[in-house]
Amino acid sequence: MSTMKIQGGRRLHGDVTIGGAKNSIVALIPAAILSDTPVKFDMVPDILDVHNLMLILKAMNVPSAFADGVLKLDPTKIKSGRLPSRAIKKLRASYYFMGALLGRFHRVEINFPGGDNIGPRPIDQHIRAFTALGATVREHGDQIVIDATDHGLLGTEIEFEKISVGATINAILAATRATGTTIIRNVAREPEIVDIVSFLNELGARISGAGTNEIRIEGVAQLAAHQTHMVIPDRIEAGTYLALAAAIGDGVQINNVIPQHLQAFTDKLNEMNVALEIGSDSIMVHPHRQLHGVHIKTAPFPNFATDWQQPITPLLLRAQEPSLIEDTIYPQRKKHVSELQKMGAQISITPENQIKINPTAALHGATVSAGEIRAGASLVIAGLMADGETTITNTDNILRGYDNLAQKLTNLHARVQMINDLD
Ligand SMILES: CC(=O)N[C@H]1[C@@H](OP(=O)(O)OP(=O)(O)OC[C@H]2O[C@@H](n3ccc(=O)[nH]c3=O)[C@H](O)[C@@H]2O)O[C@H](CO)[C@@H](O)[C@@H]1O
Ligand SMILES: C=C(OP(=O)(O)O)C(=O)O
Repeated sequence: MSTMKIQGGRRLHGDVTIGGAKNSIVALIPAAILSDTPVKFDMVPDILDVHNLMLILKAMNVPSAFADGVLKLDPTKIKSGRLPSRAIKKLRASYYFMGALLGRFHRVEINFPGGDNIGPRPIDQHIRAFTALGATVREHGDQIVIDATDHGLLGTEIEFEKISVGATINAILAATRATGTTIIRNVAREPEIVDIVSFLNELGARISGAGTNEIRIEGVAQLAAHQTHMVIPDRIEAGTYLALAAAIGDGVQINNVIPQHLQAFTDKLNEMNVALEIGSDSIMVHPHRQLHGVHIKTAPFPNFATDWQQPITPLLLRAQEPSLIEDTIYPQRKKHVSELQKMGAQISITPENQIKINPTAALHGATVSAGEIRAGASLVIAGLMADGETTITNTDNILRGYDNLAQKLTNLHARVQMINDLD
């Protein structure tokens, strides 16, 4: 586990370029094993989730190489076999190998995934989709066996009871090479889902409706890559730097963004009175003005993402009035609250289970722990705002999804240092 040390209280300025989206690439890599040819991705973020997925690929006899944002992988000699449980447990998205291996081999035996500790994260909707496509699902302790070897996967109609990013993608992965047509209703509409579907269609899949609440998949027998797929920019990383820039920036330009993907976030910043200049693929954040408190309610795309609620929290401390956050996706996602309190933040949880953020004149450095990725991002911003030194432990949780974090902050003239502890 690594540790980050931050000397706070310095105003930041300059440019930052956003990397490829974590929540796209972590699904694109498993999706790539559906291809009968080698696959190449560009704009791949250098994050721990990618490195752990590469370890899982290796165990399947899928060699991969990653340099300068380009990831190449070759699934032509893929073997189904035992997957490394340690790597599987390091990230949530290892569950996409369920849909992908089921699509490729009609059978998968895998551990339950890991990922952020943000409250209960059931996978009943994923299982519902696999079962509807004709698989049987059995659980043995921490192992799940999904099997459709008797009759293969057959196109069907699925209606999710709950909107789920992961279940939508897993259903698509399983149905892409199934026999016949699958229609999936009440699906998630996140931009990362559109990215996965674009990639699969580039391979020859026949999927329509991504970005709406109904997806239609005509199963195909084979898939082959003919071009490099560019990963979309990470809207959550972009939101994190927007919040940081609004809180302590003296003019920060954020490059490589799709402003449409950020609209729920920039709408909130506008409501707060943050001065933004939104270009076609960049956003300039002008220096700090008097900010207003806001009420934020997280919900599926196109609404305010749950993954943004913790990164925006330190900025809300700067507002003149109290703010409230209600997370309808992960109501227990509050690992940052106790840590921010250690830094002097006037933040609490209301009896209605909302997070109340009161105006806080100053934060001070402290030793705090990154309980999960976005709680950690929130602490990085708070540490940069605080007077004195902040030590953030467990920063591997942050590095799961933030590309070149220390370098990007240093380029903005922050004083940060990553210390790699030997575990
Ligand atoms: C790798 C990845 O893309 N992770 C993202 C994905 O996680 P993930 O795909 O795990 O999240 P979901 O969209 O599935 O979860 C949304 C809600 O549905 C519930 N649920 C989900 C599946 C299921 O079978 N049953 C069920 O009840 C969850 O507990 C949660 O309350 O979307 C979340 C919500 O935008 C983000 O916070 C994560 O960053
Ligand atoms: C919750 C998140 O990630 P994961 O689903 O990969 O745990 C996140 O990216 O905020």
